[in-house]
Amino acid sequence: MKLTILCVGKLSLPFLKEGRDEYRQRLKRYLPVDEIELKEEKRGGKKATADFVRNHEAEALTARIPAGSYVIGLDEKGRRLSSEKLAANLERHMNQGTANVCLIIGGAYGLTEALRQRCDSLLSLSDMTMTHQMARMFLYEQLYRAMTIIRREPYHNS
Ligand SMILES: C[S@@+](CC[C@H](N)C(=O)[O-])C[C@H]1O[C@@H](n2cnc3c(N)ncnc32)[C@H](O)[C@@H]1O
Repeated sequence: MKLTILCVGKLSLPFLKEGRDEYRQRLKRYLPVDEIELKEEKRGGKKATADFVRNHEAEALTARIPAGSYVIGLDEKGRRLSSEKLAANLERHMNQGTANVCLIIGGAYGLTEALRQRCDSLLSLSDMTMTHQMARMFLYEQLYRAMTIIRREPYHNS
């Protein structure tokens, strides 16, 4: 199985980029990881309301979902899972032969309702709102943690 992290915007904050790089490298020891970063829609022009930006980014994200993926949208109103449950879900996909799990992180204005509907499930990392850059780093750490749980390695000490 492969993972695709599909997201909007670059990691501009060095401490988050460093964290992402660290956990992405660790995660890649277990399975292939592809990261697709789309350009952030600018809010400069008259037409560029929050809805305009959200809709454009959602269309661009939807177009880049790899065919045949199981799609998980990252959304603060999504389902809260323990790390063990996330690991169990990923393990089930690995055992079922799912070719790709695509995890989508929205831009500054989040996902549209249409994109939420397109997702097979919605995952919340917390009830609190994070920046998309923070959500990306936290997601990588949780995916890495999930792999160590699946392999019964000592990183997840519980
Ligand atoms: C700044 S947030 C968008 C907030 C926006 N008001 C909304 O309603 O989604 C940018 C992106 O980061 C991710 N994100 C932020 N906080 C999250 C959380 N607690 N759980 C899961 N994803 C989160 C989501 O993918 C979200 O689309």
